Amino acid sequence: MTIQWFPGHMAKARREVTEKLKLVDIVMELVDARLPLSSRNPMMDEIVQHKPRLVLLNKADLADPRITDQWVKYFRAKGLDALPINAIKGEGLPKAAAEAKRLFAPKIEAMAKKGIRPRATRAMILGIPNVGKSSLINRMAKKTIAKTGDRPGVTQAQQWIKVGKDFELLDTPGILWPKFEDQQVGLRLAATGAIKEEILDTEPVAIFIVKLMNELYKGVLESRYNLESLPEDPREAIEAIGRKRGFLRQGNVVDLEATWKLLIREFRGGQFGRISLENPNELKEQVEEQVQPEQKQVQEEATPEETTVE
Ligand SMILES: Nc1nc2c(ncn2[C@@H]2O[C@H](COP(=O)(O)OP(=O)(O)OP(=O)(O)O)[C@@H](O)[C@H]2O)c(=O)[nH]1
Repeated sequence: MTIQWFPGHMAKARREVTEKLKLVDIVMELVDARLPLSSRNPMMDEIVQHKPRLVLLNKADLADPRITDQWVKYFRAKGLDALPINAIKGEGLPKAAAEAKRLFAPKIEAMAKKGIRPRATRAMILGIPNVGKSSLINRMAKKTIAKTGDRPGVTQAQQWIKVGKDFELLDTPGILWPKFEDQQVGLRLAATGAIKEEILDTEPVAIFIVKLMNELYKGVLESRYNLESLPEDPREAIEAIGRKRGFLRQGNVVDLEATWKLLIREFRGGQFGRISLENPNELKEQVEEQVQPEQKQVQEEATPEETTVE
């Protein structure tokens, strides 16, 4: 699957994020709890640099809770504060705001010592497409006081959302590209919804889902589709599921396209249960690779013929 951002788009996204970063004290990095590595931007460390950062594992309601706990430990061991959240229901958000304030507290104290009046901690959300940035901002906005007015002194008018006491969130998120250089990463992102359906090649994604379920969550597809057993071969399994669901065309032929779409929709919607696609214990090597400098080159060398993900 060759899905990639245009290098020009990546540069623009990076520029926009860099501008926003100047306005905030801390970054709330949103990742998908089901695939916390593949849903991170590979250049995150380089882009954010020395700002305090809190990793929020969103959509935790869709991920395997046992594995999410391991991810939290994994990030903390790396020196990054991390918390699981559910941006739709608001679970974990008060804790996230409190944690963000805690991360910036030493700076506020230092300001107070210099005689500068303490002010609210300002944060921004940063993440790849579809990871839940808008949901998180909306949820935080709903819970609290209305937006404050434009802040004078910044070139571009920015709106801030007051969240509780002494905490403000920039009302527009920073969007960065995911990493695509690996086929498996692309499939994981596609399966979980980071890539728009319209530009998806649905067959390989559906096959990927069936293989994943057979490897990690045996028996789930069988019970979901009321089948005693499923063929080992993923294509045959898909055909059996389509037949069982009555997705048939003229001549009793299974409508494969409808079945692929069904599998993708149900997987994304959590109908197969809480599934994690990445486990920190199995992916140690990839984690190390993520911060290698050659990553930058791979991203910037993306060819313009490739499809763009907005
Ligand atoms: N189950 C579940 N779904 C979520 C959660 N957060 C967001 N979603 C869903 O994920 C999808 C994407 O959410 P958005 O908030 O639009 O994501 P975004 O990062 O702003 O997306 P872009 O605008 O494409 O950058 C929506 O269908 C949300 O309803 C969550 O915590 N749990």
